[in-house]
Amino acid sequence: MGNFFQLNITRPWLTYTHWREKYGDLIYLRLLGLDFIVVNSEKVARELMDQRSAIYSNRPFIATNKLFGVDFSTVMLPYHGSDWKLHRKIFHHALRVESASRYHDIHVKRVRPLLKDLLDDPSHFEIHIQRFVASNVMAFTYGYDVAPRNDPMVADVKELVDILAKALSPERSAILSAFPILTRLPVWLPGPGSQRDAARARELAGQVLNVPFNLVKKNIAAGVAAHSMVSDCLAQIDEKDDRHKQEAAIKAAAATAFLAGFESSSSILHTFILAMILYPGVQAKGQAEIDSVIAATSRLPEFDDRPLLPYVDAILRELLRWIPVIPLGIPHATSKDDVYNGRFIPKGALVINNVWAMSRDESKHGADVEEFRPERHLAAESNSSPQPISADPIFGLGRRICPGRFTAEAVIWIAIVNILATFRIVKSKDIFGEEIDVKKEFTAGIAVQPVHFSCSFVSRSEEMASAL
Ligand code: HEM
Repeated sequence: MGNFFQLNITRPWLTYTHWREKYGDLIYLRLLGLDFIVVNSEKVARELMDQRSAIYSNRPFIATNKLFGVDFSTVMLPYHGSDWKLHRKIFHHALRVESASRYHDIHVKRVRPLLKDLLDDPSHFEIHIQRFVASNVMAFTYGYDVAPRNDPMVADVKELVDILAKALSPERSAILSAFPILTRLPVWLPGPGSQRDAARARELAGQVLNVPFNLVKKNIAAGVAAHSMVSDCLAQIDEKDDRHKQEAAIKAAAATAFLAGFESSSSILHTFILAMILYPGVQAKGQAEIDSVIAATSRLPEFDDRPLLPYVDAILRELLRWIPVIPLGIPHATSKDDVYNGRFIPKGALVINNVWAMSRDESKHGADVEEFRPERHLAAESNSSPQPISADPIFGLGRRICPGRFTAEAVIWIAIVNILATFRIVKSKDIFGEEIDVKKEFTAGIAVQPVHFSCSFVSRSEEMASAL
C-alpha cells in the first residue's frame, strides 16, 4: 500500500503539495502494483506534457466510465486510438481561438438574463449561474436556446452530472482521481443503490448524446439550424471518409462539451461570488476600473472593452489560481518508458499534474498565496508579461489540453465583468439585521466548489436595474 495511508483522502492535493518540500517536484509512488508520478511544478509538467507529449498524452483506464454510460467522452479516450484524434479535430475546428470569438454574441446575449435573475431572485444565485453556463454551452454546441426555467435537456445533463458526482462521492472520486486502479477492486464496485444509479446514468447519457444532436439534424433538414459547433461540423463532413464514424464522433464530442464545461465553469463563477464577498476591496477596485471605462449606468460591458480592463483580467487570473477548480487536473498516462533527470518513469505510469501545488508556487506568484490578490498578475508587480489565460495549467497541458479553454474563458469573463458592473455583492443579513458570516470553505472531489453560502446582490444603479 506504500504511502496510501499518509494521504489526505478527500484532498490528496494537499498531501502532494506538502510532500513537495520533502520529495521535490517529481514524486514517484508505487501503490497496489501501479506506478504513480505526481508532478508538483509547472516547469517539470511542461517539460514532460508539452515537450515529451508523444509519451505523456494517454489516459488511464477508469472502469466506472462504461458502467455509467459516459465512455464516449473525449476526456478519457485513449491517445492512440483514431477516435480521440477525430474528436480533437472537431474541437479544433469549432473551438480554437479564432472560432471561439464567433460565439461572443451568444455570451453577451445570455448575460442580461443572468443579471435579471440575480436581481429578482438573489438567494438562488447558484442555480442562475448554472443556467447561464448551460445556456451558453447549449447555444454554441447545438444552437439550442434553453427555456427560461426547467429546460428538459439541461435537466438531463444536470441529473447525469449529479449522479456521477454522487456515485463518485468526494472521498471516492478523490481517491479515484489519485488512484484509478481502485475502480477495478471489488470494494469500489457500486452496491444495489449505485447499480440503479448506473442504469439511470446510462439512460440519461443516451439522451444527452442523442436528443440535442438529433434536433440539430432535424433543423438542418428543415433549413432552420442556427450556427453551432454541431451544425458547422456536420457541414464539414468528408464524404470520402466513413460518414457514420464522423457523425458518431461529432455527437460524442458535443455531449462531452456539455459534461466537461458545465460544472467547471459554474464552480469558477461560484468561487468568484465568494471571493468578491471575502475581498470587498478587490470588488470595489474592479468596479472603479469598469466605471472609468464605461460611464456608469450607460451600458453593460462587452468584449470590445476587455483590453481596457486589465484589473478585471487580473481578477479572472486570480480566480483560476486561488482555488484551482480541478486541483489535480485529469490524470495522464505514459505510453512508453522514459527517463527524466536521471529518474526512470515506466510505461503505463499514471501521471498526476498537481495544479494546486503549481498555484501555490511562491517563486511564480509571490508571497501570501492563500490570499485573493489580483495585483500579483499585473505587469507592474510581476516581473514578466503574463502568459495567456488559456495557457494556465488549470486547463491542463500538452496534447490533452482543454479544447474548450477559449470559450470557457470568454463565458466566465463576460459574467464577472457584468456582475461587477451591475451589483455590489455583500453578505446577507439575518432577521436581527446581523451580517451572516461567509467562510472560505470548499467541497472536495475531482472538481471543487464553494460550500453553499448566502449573499445579497445590491443594484449599483436604479437606472440599470430597471433597464434589465
Ligand atoms: C473553466 C472551465 C474549464 C476548465 C477549468 C477545464 C479544465 C480541463 C482540464 C484540466 C482538462 C484535462 C487536461 C489535461 O488532461 O491535461 C480538460 C479537458 C477537456 N475539456 Fe475542459 N475545462 C473547462 C471547460 C471546458 C469547456 C467549456 C469545454 C467544451 C466546450 C471543455 C472540454 C474539454 C474536453 C473535450 C477535454 C478533454 C480533452 C482531451 O482529453 O483530449 N472544457 N478540461
